[in-house]
Amino acid sequence: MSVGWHRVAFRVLGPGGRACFSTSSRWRAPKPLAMDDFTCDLIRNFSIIAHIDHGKSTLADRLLELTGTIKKKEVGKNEQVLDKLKVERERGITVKAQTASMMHSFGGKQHVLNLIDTPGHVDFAWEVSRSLAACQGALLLVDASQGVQAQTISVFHIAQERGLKIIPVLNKIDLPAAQPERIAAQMQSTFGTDPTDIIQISAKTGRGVDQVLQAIVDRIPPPSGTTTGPLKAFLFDSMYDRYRGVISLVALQDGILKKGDRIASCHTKKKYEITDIGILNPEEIPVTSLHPGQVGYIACNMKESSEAHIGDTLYRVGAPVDPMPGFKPAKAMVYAGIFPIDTSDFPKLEESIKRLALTDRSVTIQRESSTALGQGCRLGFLGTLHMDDVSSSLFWVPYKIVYKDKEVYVSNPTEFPDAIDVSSKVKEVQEPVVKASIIVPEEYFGEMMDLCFTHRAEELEHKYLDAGTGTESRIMLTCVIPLSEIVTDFFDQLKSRSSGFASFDYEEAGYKPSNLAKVPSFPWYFFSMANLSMPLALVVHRSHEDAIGKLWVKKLVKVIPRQMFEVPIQAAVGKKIIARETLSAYRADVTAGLYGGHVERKMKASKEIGIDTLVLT
Ligand SMILES: Nc1nc2c(ncn2[C@@H]2O[C@H](COP(=O)(O)OP(=O)(O)OP(=O)(O)O)[C@@H](O)[C@H]2O)c(=O)[nH]1
Repeated sequence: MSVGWHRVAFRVLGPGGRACFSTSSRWRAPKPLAMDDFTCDLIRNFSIIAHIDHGKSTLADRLLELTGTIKKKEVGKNEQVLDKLKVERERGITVKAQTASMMHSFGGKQHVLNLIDTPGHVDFAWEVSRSLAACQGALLLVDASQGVQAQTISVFHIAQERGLKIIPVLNKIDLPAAQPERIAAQMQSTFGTDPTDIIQISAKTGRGVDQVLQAIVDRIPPPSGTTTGPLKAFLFDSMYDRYRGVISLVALQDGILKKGDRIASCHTKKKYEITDIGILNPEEIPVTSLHPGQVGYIACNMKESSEAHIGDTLYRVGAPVDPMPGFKPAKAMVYAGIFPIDTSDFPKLEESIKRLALTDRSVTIQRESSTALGQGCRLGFLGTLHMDDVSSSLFWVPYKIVYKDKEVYVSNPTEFPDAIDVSSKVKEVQEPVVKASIIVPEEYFGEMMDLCFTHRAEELEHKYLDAGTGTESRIMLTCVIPLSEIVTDFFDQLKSRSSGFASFDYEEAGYKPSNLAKVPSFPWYFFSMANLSMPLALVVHRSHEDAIGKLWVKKLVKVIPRQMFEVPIQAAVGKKIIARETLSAYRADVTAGLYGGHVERKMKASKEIGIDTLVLT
């Protein structure tokens, strides 16, 4: 959506109650809104943090309605506004943010309540922490029937570490299965929440939501900042507009930001000029300026999403400031190589991948050239969620190779050393690990322990969440587990082995030495047939090498076209053959297999083994 002509459908009042904007049936250019009078004491910046499906979007909608930001909808037809906005904007903008500024009068004074969206998935833990850095408080929303879940705990910890004022809210109390007392006790034992602080609501019916609004103003401290200090703006989110490029969401710390201002990024030192500035209400409303404590959007001719570094600090050109503490650029933790089936399709593949990276800052791309697979791309993702849409090749985590004189991170199998022994230059190999937490009903505890063990989990600990309540109990299991173990089938197994009752979350926990081996000589014949000189390679933990080797050769036997002669297919670690199958020679009806359907079946089979883009014929 471009600013310019759009239907003015909101009523926004200035602090004195004067109308700055009124509903109009005509199309007209919105006059920039003056925000000067909204001083810090009249501003509250907050987030809603919750486990998936606990009602974050529904509560956001009720708050928008209650403040008159959007029109009230009939209960039951509660299509979510902020979600809908997202879909609508997808035509021009890829919006991940659901940030909105609401105006509401408390004690006769107009306040601005900035609801700041946080990504709703574990992969974005770091980004959650960054968006919470723009807030002074958070509504911790818990479903009164489901209770505390794994993600509730992780977001609580992030909010607590940031020193935010946390307002505990129990949602869905209208549900027959709701057990507010029990869940309140759970929150007390898990977070130390005082049950009298908990606000009980139904975001669906609107019951209790007015108390939430009041608590935001009463309990959350206002932001601080001065208009006289050098300009300091905190970049906490971004979205992409086809016409204007990157739109950044900023929280102003100090100084005043206006259209035409020249700003620079502390991280990249790149300079920009502000071409558009405004607030989200939840649609864009241009403003004359943004003041300390305020939250809004800016467009500044930033061309690629990767330029907007979440957590970056922006300053006025010529007046550098110290960046906000704790900034680190988002780092890909899972990699996948993608190669086109038909090598001539590479430009098309690269073009579409580049478009993806333009709009999604969490995907990084590198060109990759492989004698085996031709030209391709290596994509880096923040975590597992991002790969849902990519039915691609092998997933790969960045390993750390500790040499005698240096440490090197490798995100590509070809860079992994062939032989790792003490006599070589490599001292050790380390792999990334995560701290995982799983919450399950007690009856699935054994299954979950087994799942963790088979995925090389260590440091397993557990505790009962409902200790002493005498009810059916749930257990929280924590462990340290290699990232490579959870990027494949871990989620699926977790869900199926707990009948869908387990919730899971993880956070990065550094690197640990590991006994890994490269399985390089994937079947020699396979490569020689395809006239390849570079083998595919896998890195596996030694404890899995036999099983994985067997699995791969079994799958490859189904995929590789048969020849006029028998072809042995084998996997090897070093010189040791760990698995072997034989691909039999063609019989009389040899040509039957070469027609379309057969090739497609092979492609399908190759998808299963994760090399769907490999040239097979
Ligand atoms: N009965 C009842 N249902 C609710 C209530 N609040 C939300 N829901 C329903 O719960 C489901 C999830 O609500 P959402 O608001 O989409 O939850 P969310 O936390 O935004 O979900 P994600 O965006 O996936 O994180 C929807 O079907 C809502 O209609 C409530 O107070 N009572």
